[in-house]
Amino acid sequence: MLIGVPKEIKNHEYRVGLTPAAVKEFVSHGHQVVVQQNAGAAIGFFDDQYEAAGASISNTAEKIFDTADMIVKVKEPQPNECEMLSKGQTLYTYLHLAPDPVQTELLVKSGATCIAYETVTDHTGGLPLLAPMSEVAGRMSVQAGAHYLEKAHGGSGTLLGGVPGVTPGKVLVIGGGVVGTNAAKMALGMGADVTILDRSLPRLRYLDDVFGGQLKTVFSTVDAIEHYSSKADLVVGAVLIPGAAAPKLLTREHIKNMKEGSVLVDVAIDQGGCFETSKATTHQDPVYVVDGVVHYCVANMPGGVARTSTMALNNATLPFGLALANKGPKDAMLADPHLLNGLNVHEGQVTYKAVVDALGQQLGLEYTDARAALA
Ligand SMILES: NC(=O)C1=CN([C@@H]2O[C@H](COP(=O)(O)OP(=O)(O)OC[C@H]3O[C@@H](n4cnc5c(N)ncnc54)[C@H](O)[C@@H]3O)[C@@H](O)[C@H]2O)C=CC1
Ligand SMILES: CC(=O)C(=O)O
Ligand SMILES: [Mg+2]
Repeated sequence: MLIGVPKEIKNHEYRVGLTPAAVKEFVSHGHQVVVQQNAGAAIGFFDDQYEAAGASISNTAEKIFDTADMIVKVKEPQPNECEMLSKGQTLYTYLHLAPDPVQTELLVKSGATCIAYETVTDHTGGLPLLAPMSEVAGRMSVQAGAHYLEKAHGGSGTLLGGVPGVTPGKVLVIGGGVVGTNAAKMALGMGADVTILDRSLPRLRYLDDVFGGQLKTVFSTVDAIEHYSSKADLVVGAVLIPGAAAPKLLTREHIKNMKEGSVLVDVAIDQGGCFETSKATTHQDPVYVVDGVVHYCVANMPGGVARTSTMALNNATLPFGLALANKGPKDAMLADPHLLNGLNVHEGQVTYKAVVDALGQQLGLEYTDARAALA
């Protein structure tokens, strides 16, 4: 199979779909790989390293989209990329379709087979291709929050760790999954006073076992969100209902009741965000203020530490990518229900239920079972 790796074009997105080491794996399995010129150069993966790994270099994205059987990317395709996809071609990348009618419509129209990293599952019920970027974004969320709490960056002038004689800042993490756990780890490491909310009791038990008395765990209710957000210096939004638009848990009213200069980091923004006032921002222009509260809503946070993120992402995507290339996409998905869960769109049919629940009415889409769509 010919695998194509275009350069990412989203704002300040320096990650790349395949590292040179990953290219070497595909080539050693008998595949050909074409990488766009300078696709990884910004993070130290240079064209000569790709060539040494066995790839050829193409100077335009168009040539890659024209010829490749499978496109491997990081971020959701931008409109001009969607327009270059065609029937018979496989797209393997993050998609986040539920909050994105424009992309959904374009992918349906393209006829391509579109596999979303974020909905591939594993035998524990986890999301193995989302997890590494959630680890990164969770850790970054506290770093970003601490930065914007500084007075010169618009915050209240609160140091999360406090100092001897002054109480630490209060961090509220909503959602105790991978993002939330990593955010809690960093915030506790800084010495902050951390509370985590989740509506899954098994998850709260796990967090209590791992962190002990250092971390306060609270069952997630409207009342708990109202109470803890009004006291918080930093709130991290980290909820997920896989594949679905994020629930708006923190309302405008809650935000009005927050302290002046407190900071919200909505990591769930790639699924539409879990705060009522969230709108996606970029690394170039990451924050805005509503009711005196700083909002950080960067939809591709791991792109900010693109070298670490690219290596972490490739560790997770490579085994499934090799299965797709070695068996062919259809047989690979039919052989592995977890990979099949990644299929969101196939030849104009939407095969992921939560996407149809979010957008079906608006776009006139119907749900088709993934196995039936491939048959
Ligand atoms: N902005 C960015 O750059 C990035 C965003 N993300 C996003 O972060 C979000 C979280 O991802 P993960 O931590 O990997 O998901 P996860 O599935 O590991 O955790 C989500 C948690 O939210 C909890 N939850 C669901 N509804 C809730 C409610 N009403 N109240 C409290 N908790 C609730 C679930 O029980 C679960 O523990 C996703 O939307 C993901 O796409 C991930 C990586 C990068
Ligand atoms: C998960 C995601 O959207 C990202 O890593 O950018
Ligand atoms: Mg206020």
